[in-house]
Amino acid sequence: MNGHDIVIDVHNLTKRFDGRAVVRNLSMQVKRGSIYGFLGPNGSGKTTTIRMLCGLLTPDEGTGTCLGYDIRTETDKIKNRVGYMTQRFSLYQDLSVRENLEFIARIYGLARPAAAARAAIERLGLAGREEQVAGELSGGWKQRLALGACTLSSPQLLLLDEPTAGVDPKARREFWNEIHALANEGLTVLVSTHYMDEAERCHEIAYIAYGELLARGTVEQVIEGSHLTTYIVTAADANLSDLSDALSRTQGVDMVAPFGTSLHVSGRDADALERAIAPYRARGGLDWKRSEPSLEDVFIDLMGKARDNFQ
Ligand SMILES: Nc1ncnc2c1ncn2[C@@H]1O[C@H](COP(=O)(O)OP(=O)(O)OP(=O)(O)O)[C@@H](O)[C@H]1O
Repeated sequence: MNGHDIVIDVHNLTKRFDGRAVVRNLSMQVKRGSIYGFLGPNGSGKTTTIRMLCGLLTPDEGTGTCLGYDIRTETDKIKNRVGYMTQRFSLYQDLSVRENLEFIARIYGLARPAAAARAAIERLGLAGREEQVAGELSGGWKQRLALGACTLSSPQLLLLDEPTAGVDPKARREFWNEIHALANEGLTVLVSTHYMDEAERCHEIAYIAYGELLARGTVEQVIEGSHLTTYIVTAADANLSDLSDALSRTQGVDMVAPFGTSLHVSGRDADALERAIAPYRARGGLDWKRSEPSLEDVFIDLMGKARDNFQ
């Protein structure tokens, strides 16, 4: 891989607000044409990082490039080549789909705004809705329109900040099919999300908590790197909530998380976990199955560790 294959390459970024570091020493590399998922709890610094990458915020410390341009000194060049979809729907609610797209195409200075808007309408399956007022669209269609708007200028990199928050599963799936189609055409996509199923559709992911990047890699690498051992326990008639409380207090059990009618019981030390659960297994009435930790188990564990370090 050479330098041209890395679209985002930043090192030790730190950003403070009012003296408080909300992003700390963050380094990341994103490959061209990949879909890179950015995960982490609310307020962990995802939006702040995205804004530093596209030149909207200047880091207090750290260096790096985005699309080969310096994130401190060449921000105009970056902004011209990046499509940024913010968390809030930022189009005009009282303009139609077509009017919104044509307006944005004009802002970008595209030579043929009407043709560009029409092409986006076709590409995103918005045909038939072009005269509908944006404010009346459902959440899923609004997001699709926003995606159309931020790809109008043919950017090389898309930064999508929680694009599917509050969107129903079917619309989310279609949105992701579109993201994959764009990546197949060579676009690089950095997308923040709280949804585990979306994380699994990314080529690589990074998990950030309390401003620090705690894990990164493919989903498989992140799960493997957690070194968690996990059991799934289901109970015929025992009270899962009592069992969860008891297990949480047992040394060797680092995490207990309810998943429907079962509990995921995880530990960082496999032998200690085995010893911890042995009395419960001997008791009967519970069905224990060893399993691979889910991505969610790994993130809950990482967040717990980060909180311990932070306090
Ligand atoms: N302009 C600002 N001035 C002061 N504090 C800010 C500013 N922007 C963000 N913050 C704070 O920085 C922290 C990180 O916020 P950020 O929006 O980057 O997190 P996030 O991971 O994107 O969260 P979410 O998932 O809720 O969108 C938060 O505590 C937020 O309140």
